[in-house]
Amino acid sequence: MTKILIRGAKVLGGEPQDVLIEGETIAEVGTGLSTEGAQVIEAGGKILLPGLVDLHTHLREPGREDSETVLTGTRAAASGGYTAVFAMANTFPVADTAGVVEQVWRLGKESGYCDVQPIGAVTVGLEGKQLSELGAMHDSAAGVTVFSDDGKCVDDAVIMRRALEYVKAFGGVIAQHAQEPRLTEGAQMNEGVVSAELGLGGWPAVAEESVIARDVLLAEHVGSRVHICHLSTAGSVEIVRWAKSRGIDVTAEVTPHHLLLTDELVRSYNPVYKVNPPLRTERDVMALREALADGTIDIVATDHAPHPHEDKDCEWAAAAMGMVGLETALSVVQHTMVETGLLDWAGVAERMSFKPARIGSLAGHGRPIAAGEPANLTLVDSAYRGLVDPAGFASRSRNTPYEGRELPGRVTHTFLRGRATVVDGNLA
Ligand SMILES: NC(=O)N[C@@H](CC(=O)O)C(=O)O
Repeated sequence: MTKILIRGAKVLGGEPQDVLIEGETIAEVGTGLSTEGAQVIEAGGKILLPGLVDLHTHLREPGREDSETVLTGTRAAASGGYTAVFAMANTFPVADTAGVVEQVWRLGKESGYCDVQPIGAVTVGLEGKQLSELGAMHDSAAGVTVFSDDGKCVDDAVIMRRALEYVKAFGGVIAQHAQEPRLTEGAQMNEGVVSAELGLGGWPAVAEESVIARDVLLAEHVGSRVHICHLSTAGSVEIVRWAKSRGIDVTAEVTPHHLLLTDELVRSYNPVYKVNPPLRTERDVMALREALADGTIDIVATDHAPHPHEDKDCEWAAAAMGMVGLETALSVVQHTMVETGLLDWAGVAERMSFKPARIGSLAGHGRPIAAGEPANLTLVDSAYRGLVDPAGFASRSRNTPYEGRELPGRVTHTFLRGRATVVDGNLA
């Protein structure tokens, strides 16, 4: 059996410890562990985290393999320190049947770089008219528990209510992309001072907030569980805080880009900053950081949304929405949350591994770094400083908003069930 000794890493940012991996499992955690027969990784000063889990990734396969495939997306995920990703359903065909989710699940198994858990569409074709076969997707080999029409909002309150009721039977969750469609017709960016000055169609905060308010009330009414995708406004934070204080079973995510970037960047008219939901204001960014720190927002999810350059390299109004994020997420979180003193590394582990695995009912991931647990691990050199260079990305797409920006931290090793998928910062 292969033995690997990770020596002297700060486990969850705490005291230096040795972690011995035997085969697929963590065999021992302690100090001064024997190196006999083990390959030794000197990890002094580095941070050891549980393998990251992304609840919101667009892998694009089937149908848009020009922007990403399950293989390239999972390679990007491993590079970013992830050992599991949830693949969004807005593919072509849409992942709204057992057949499609099983296809994605099988491709994930073959990729070997990280585990892929398909998300099923809530409605047929993401059209919001008719529930898809939620039960059949759950009962399939893919074992779907998270359902989302992400990219589109489940706008019809009756459909949303039925979906929430339906998934209760097997402990599933509906992940809502909160965007009131009528209020965002023709919207190009956040509605505010900048949109007024640029003359671009505004996307009001209330379009997100009104849907979240409705859905937490629906979840309460039917006694079910709702997850809110990519919170982007201070008002959304207030509604989720209120819902949680009432005991409503709601969880929420924030993306790295909404923790850092604002709508001021749109003044450049560079479509790399065009994203759904849109970049908001400094006030929103600060409210999102605070909410992630105090637990109102449960997790960080990347919303990794790869697009080929022809869909981004055009005028603002014609450009696709979305940013890649898997390979920069941890660095942005270090920059915005750890280096600001808002979170320690244990807090990062909670929000980027433990909790997303729990929300998605994903076994074998988001587990403590302890003997007997699966060896899904990420080793981070937090002292590293470097400029983001998309040319080095494993993703098939390059639409990052951070090109040329200095960000801290680098994943040096990722282990998926004891197998190194990243070694010394390079894919194995
Ligand atoms: N987040 C994005 O800006 N884009 C997403 C879907 C979406 O939410 O619009 C995509 O699939 O490209």
